[in-house]
Amino acid sequence: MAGSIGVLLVAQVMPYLEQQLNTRYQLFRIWDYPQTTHLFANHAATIRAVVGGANGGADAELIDALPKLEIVSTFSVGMDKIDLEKCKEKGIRVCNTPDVLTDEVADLSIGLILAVLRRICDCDRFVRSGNWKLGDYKLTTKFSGKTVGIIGLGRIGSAVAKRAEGFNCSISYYSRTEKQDSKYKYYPSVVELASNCHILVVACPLTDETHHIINREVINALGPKGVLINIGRGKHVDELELVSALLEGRLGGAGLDVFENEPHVPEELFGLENVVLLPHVGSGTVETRTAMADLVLGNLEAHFLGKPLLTPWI
Ligand SMILES: O=CC(=O)O
Repeated sequence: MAGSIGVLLVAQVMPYLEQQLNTRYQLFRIWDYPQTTHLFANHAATIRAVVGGANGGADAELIDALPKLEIVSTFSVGMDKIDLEKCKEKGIRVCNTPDVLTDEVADLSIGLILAVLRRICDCDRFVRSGNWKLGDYKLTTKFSGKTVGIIGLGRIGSAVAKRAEGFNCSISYYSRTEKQDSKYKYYPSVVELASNCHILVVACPLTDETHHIINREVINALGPKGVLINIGRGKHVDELELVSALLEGRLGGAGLDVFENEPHVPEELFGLENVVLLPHVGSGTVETRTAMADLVLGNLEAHFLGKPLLTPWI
């Protein structure tokens, strides 16, 4: 019976997940249908699930084109590519992959902070280019003891805070509402948070409210000694403003795992030693991506067996 259930894959996922989906279901890959009208005309009646990821989900148009859609299971913690309102309206279940990637993304956030402050990537280039033979590398900036501001004190934000505490950092945060059970200092605005920290980490979900939450005012408040770390989504940051601030020296540095128009990265940043650029790999280890894949599969299996979802959002 499972083999007759149609699943539409709308984002590139790890081969293990694609193979498992292919074994268990009748799998359609959206990229095999340059004309989606053909896909919908021939298979809309079969497709009961959509599997997405950080770079592809289910917008209103796709949802409307799939009248038999029951569940969207995304291979990501972020659900910004899914029209959640529409899913609610239509009674479509939605699930993501929380918890299993929290440590990984928080670890990488600390890696980015150290890489920017201690210029790890630039030091590596210095050695490889042979420049060391001409003299020592210049002095960099200490991380331990700095003030870390976190936007969004959810699972990932809290895991970053815990790790930064291990570096004797003082932690402050911004979120829509103050967390009554948090020991960290709360600022009711992002500008206030940015004015009062050395390192600002974006760790909130991308929503209409958090789109461009890092704007010119926030960047200027962070200032020429401040560092921005983005492990959320590219659209959290007004990228044009970020690039000009970095080029003009109004911001001290940036560690970026995500960009507004991936895989395109502003080339003006390529020559800057105070910027570390990663290709959206926050959760990108074998261990974590496998655990995420198992959650996607587990949620689909539970749904089609009529059991409770493992990580239900809706
Ligand atoms: O970006 C990755 C995710 O949302 O899991």
